[in-house]
Amino acid sequence: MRLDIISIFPEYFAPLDVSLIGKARERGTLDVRVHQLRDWAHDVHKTVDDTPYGGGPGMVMKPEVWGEAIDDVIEGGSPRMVVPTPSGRPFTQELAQELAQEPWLLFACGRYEGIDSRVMEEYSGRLRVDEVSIGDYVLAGGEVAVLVMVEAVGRLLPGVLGNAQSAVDDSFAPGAMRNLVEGPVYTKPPLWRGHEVPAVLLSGHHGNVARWRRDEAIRRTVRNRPELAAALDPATLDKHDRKL
Ligand SMILES: N#Cc1c(-c2ccc3ccn(Cc4ccncc4)c3c2)n[nH]c1N
Repeated sequence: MRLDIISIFPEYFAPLDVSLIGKARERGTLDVRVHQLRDWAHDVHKTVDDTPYGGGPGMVMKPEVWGEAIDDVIEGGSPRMVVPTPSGRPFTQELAQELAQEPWLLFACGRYEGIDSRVMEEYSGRLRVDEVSIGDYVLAGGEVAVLVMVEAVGRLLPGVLGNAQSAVDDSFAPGAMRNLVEGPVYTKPPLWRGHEVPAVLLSGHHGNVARWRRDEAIRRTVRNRPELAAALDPATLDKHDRKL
């Protein structure tokens, strides 16, 4: 998978040189290219923003600069374009799975009050353009959101996770974990400061362990994410004696 990221703060993406994503880049599974938007601003100050039409606070990113940058980066190709914005569709595990199937993603990182909407309008005619939000809170720009999405998507690519089963057991994963969050996890020692590991996990009985884990996942979902639990099959809740 090729990932292009356009930003006025390319240094935000240094974390993509380390850990799982860094190793995937070394192996060639991921080809990440970060671009400085100001390289396409031609005035002496490398200006990328201007005052908003209609008035109001803050500044808006100029369409001309974005248009030149995107045209140069895509070179007539057709990546799927992802634009982080507080007003976007929710970024979910399902969307991460969908994006992980794409051969080429282009992330446009806005700053200030956002990117002139005509940029998304222009490229929607040529590319699949998704305006996406990572949550109901406001950031200062799109860079952190892109880091979140790149990690969520990158870990789903073949060979990136040491154990492919991890992605299957993830919270929110399609299939058995749909609308569920994961239960608690434990490791050695069996006793720590008077806290014991649940005996079932030491029993070696795989069926009982699987049942316990699912029960704990449902218990935690009901407690922490009742809106997800509401989407669970009522039979699932009954079988695990869980009430909303
Ligand atoms: N994804 C995502 C986001 C963002 C986000 C993303 C891109 C930009 C570009 C600029 N801003 C600042 C801004 C813009 C408009 N209104 C208020 C602030 C951004 C915020 N905030 N919260 C999220 N969940």
